[in-house]
Amino acid sequence: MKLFSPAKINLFLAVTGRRPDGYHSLLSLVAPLAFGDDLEIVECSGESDQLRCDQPGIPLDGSNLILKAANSFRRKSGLDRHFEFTLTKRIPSGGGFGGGSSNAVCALRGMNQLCGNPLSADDLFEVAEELGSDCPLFLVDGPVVMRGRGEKLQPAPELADFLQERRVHLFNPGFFSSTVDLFRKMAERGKYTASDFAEKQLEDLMRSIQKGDFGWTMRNDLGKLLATKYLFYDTLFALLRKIGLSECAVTGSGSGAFVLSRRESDRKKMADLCDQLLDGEGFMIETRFLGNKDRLVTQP
Ligand SMILES: C[C@@](CO)(OP(=O)(O)O)[C@H](O)COP(=O)(O)OP(=O)(O)OC[C@H]1O[C@@H](n2ccc(N)nc2=O)[C@H](O)[C@@H]1O
Ligand SMILES: Nc1ncnc2c1ncn2[C@@H]1O[C@H](COP(=O)(O)OP(=O)(O)O)[C@@H](O)[C@H]1O
Repeated sequence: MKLFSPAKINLFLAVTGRRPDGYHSLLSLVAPLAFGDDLEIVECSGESDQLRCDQPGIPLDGSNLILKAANSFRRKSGLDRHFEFTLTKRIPSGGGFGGGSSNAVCALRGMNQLCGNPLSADDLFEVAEELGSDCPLFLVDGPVVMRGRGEKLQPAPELADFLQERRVHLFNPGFFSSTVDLFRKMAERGKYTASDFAEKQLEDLMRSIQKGDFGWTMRNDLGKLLATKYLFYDTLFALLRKIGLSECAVTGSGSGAFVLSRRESDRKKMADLCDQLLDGEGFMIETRFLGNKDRLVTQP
């Protein structure tokens, strides 16, 4: 079975506090993209799972979220089945594009389908929640508001058609940003966005998206923190605004950033900026939001 494993971007991300379990409570609007990895899954007769990946640097041991998903699948379903996974990696690792989480959910859904769906939608959700804060959102396949540490989901299908009108440009600055380190820094600083204020801002953003205009309300608290370490972001966003592109932000805990635009002609301007600022270290990817008609299973 061949599956598409989409990347995501956080169009809004407020960190509203620290929970007793050490995780942070978030309010985020997340949307999957038509850009992503491919994952091929074949059931095998051996006693262990196999994982291959075309990209060096991606772990192939038990720390890979695909292999963690396979263990969780066996535990939850009670089935003793094993699989061969072939991952074609395009999503930059540590970019805030949710690559590992997306791969894990993709693997989970694929194994479930190959075995005749022993896990219900609720089971899949429970397993995804255990695998990582960013995993459950990949079970939605469209824009979604995320609360809690990422497990409280409110699908936002009313935004899908409006988002489809936007071109999405992803900036990969070419360095790894650690989610754990950034949240640790956040906790040390101890300053959070008031939850009521964040809810109101997100409401405004969602209303603006449905009016076709939303740049001014974009927010990412983790991105702001990252920008205190890497001056590159403030320069990038200031230059983008200067050429009329204000719908831009860091995604998740970085290092990736994105710009939304309407015109084909914007692409060249962004590519020039990317070359100028990243000096050949990173690259830009042009894509769009995942639409309702996009197929996640590319080949049964
Ligand atoms: C920041 C976000 C925003 O979408 O995206 P990425 O930048 O990773 O793509 C996510 O919350 C990342 O989710 P994910 O990468 O699955 O995080 P997890 O594996 O669950 O947690 C990694 C570590 O990050 C911290 N963490 C994560 C999520 C959260 N709500 N609060 C936290 O404090 C914890 O220290 C945890 O040990
Ligand atoms: N299938 C996977 N693909 C990419 N990274 C993975 C995978 N499984 C585990 N990882 C680990 O996850 C971390 C990066 O996570 P990733 O999902 O790519 O970025 P982010 O959390 O920034 O969205 C790295 O430490 C990497 O070693």
